[in-house]
Amino acid sequence: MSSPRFWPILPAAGVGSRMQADRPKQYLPLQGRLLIDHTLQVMLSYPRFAQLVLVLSPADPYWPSSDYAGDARIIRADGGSERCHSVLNGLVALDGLAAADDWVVVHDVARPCLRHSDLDKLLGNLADPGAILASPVRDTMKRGRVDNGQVVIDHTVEREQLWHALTPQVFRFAQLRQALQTCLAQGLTVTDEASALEQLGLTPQLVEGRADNIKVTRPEDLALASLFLTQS
Ligand SMILES: Nc1ccn([C@@H]2O[C@H](COP(=O)(O)OP(=O)(O)OP(=O)(O)O)[C@@H](O)[C@H]2O)c(=O)n1
Ligand SMILES: C[C@](O)(CO)[C@H](O)COP(=O)(O)O
Repeated sequence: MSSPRFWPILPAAGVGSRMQADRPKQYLPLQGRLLIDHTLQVMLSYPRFAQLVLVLSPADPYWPSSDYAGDARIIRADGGSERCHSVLNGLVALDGLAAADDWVVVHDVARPCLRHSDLDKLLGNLADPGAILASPVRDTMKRGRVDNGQVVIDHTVEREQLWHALTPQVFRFAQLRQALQTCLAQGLTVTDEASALEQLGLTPQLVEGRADNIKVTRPEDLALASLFLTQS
């Protein structure tokens, strides 16, 4: 009985609206390379990953400028309207390649600062139903609400066991596909893969990862990512 394989899926079909740039953020320059190429380098240089699925917008005109445009290890899939649709399309692209109990490793291409040490932590002690990298909240957290057109504090959220969900998020190929399809059929456009498993009443493991595994989302995040990439 061969051990389950790992299949990375990289959602990279977003438009990056919050970045307010002239192109999708995954194609912005970062430390002399495209942001997307930093993430591809991290994933393709990890010894346990032989191939990966890259989910790109069908209308993406920038991909040919990537250093990895011709890389045979990359399986292409088309993005969808929301991140969850893109991830599902990435799963469908693995039909005939991935076994039901293989692990899919979903990682945002917008997170270029992922370290192999965190991949080792996440994949080293995997157990069903799967696991996600996460970072404990450091600040006091407030729930806001709008009152007379102003955002005010509704209440303070208990910080104990409050985590930032990061990526990669790792689940069995067949179970994640089924869970996502069920959510979408119910009109639930989940914002991460773990949410789809939670809808089934399952409790994926939280594996503490580095807080510098940031998702480049807003303009100020690019300088942060650049700093983090220079650190050993
Ligand atoms: N329809 C979508 C939307 C997002 N993503 C990807 O999912 C990751 C996380 O999404 P996010 O940070 O929200 O990226 P965008 O959707 O591009 O950003 P915004 O919400 O600011 O437009 C990114 O790598 C993005 O490319 C995707 O593959 N398909
Ligand atoms: C998957 C994720 O990065 C976990 O925090 C996050 O949910 C992505 O959300 P986005 O709105 O698509 O950036």
